[in-house]
Amino acid sequence: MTSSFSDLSAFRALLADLPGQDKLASANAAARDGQLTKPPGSLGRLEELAIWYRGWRGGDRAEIVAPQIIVFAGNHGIAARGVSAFPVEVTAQMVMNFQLGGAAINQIARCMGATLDVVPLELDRPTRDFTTGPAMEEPDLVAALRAGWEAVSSESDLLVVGEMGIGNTTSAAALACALLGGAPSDWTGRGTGVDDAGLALKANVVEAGVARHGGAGDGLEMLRRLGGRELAGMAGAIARARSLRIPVILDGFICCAAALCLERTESGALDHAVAGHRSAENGHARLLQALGKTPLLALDLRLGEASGAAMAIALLQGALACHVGMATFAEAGVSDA
Ligand SMILES: O=C(O)c1ccc[n+]([C@@H]2O[C@H](COP(=O)([O-])O)[C@@H](O)[C@H]2O)c1
Ligand SMILES: Cc1cc2nc[nH]c2cc1C
Repeated sequence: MTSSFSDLSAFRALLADLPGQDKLASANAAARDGQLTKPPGSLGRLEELAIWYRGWRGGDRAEIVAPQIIVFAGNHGIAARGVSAFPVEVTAQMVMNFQLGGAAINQIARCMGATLDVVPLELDRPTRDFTTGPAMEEPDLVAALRAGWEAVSSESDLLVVGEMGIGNTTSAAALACALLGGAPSDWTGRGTGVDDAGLALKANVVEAGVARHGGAGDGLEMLRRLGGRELAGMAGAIARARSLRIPVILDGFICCAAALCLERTESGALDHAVAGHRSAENGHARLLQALGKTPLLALDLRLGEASGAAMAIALLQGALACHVGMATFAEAGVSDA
């Protein structure tokens, strides 16, 4: 269950054999929730979150004391087409900034008491421009999935994944369009801030990519053809978390596009994941709807680097603190309804 994989068929086999919820833990959590000193349902989604978390962790594990954030970085051949407001060098420069503690995610991680790992994936070797061929060959995809799989600590009790990669909103839009249908413009947004001409160019690039690769295979095959290393890293980490029964908070548009590739390969592969936030990027709300996930936060963030998901760590911690720490009606001598 926890061993790694050396080819794509072995990864597919792992996806087909992911563990489900601990039904007893979930039932015990629901029973406890019903006895706590509050009108039934009055903690709203916090109640669902606590029950969901306990179901995935299993046993009586009900605390978040070791949250792990992983930011994967990759470069995209498609960036040379002028689809981003920033130059490709920024990916490596931001990796350095993460390592020196100067990015937004460093500050949020510290506030949340989370560890932060930064995983640059062959930044000097961008993926291929997907309008001219598949973004990755199979060994590249497998290596990036493995990097994600191996980055997850078995000691973690919550995983947040995010990314950094100039050009990756174009890749994410192409994946969403290829896997979910609709018009390229439904999925194309301004990313780091392209103008109207840039937005039109992006939609054309997405259209060309989908025309070339759409319908050629399942979610993993689309990830290979239209994705990128940091998207594959996130997908590998999300799958590994499931194998370790570690619940996951998904970040913005790119993270959710990577997650979609898993879901479209193996239905239910994201049942251990919640959506941390709804990004301002065009297409994210639609993508969340397709995944059946209601975001915990909607703060108009469009930064990526796991920032929105990391902000949502506090919500899960709060939900579990109530679930564990509150007195029952019987303990507190409060009259039940
Ligand atoms: O998370 C999001 O929804 C999100 C939305 C817009 C931009 N980003 C970040 O911006 C970068 C991609 O934007 P772009 O314009 O280069 O495609 C990449 O590093 C992402 O982390 C992230
Ligand atoms: C500066 C900058 C920081 C980022 N963090 C995540 N994506 C980013 C994109 C840019 C351009």
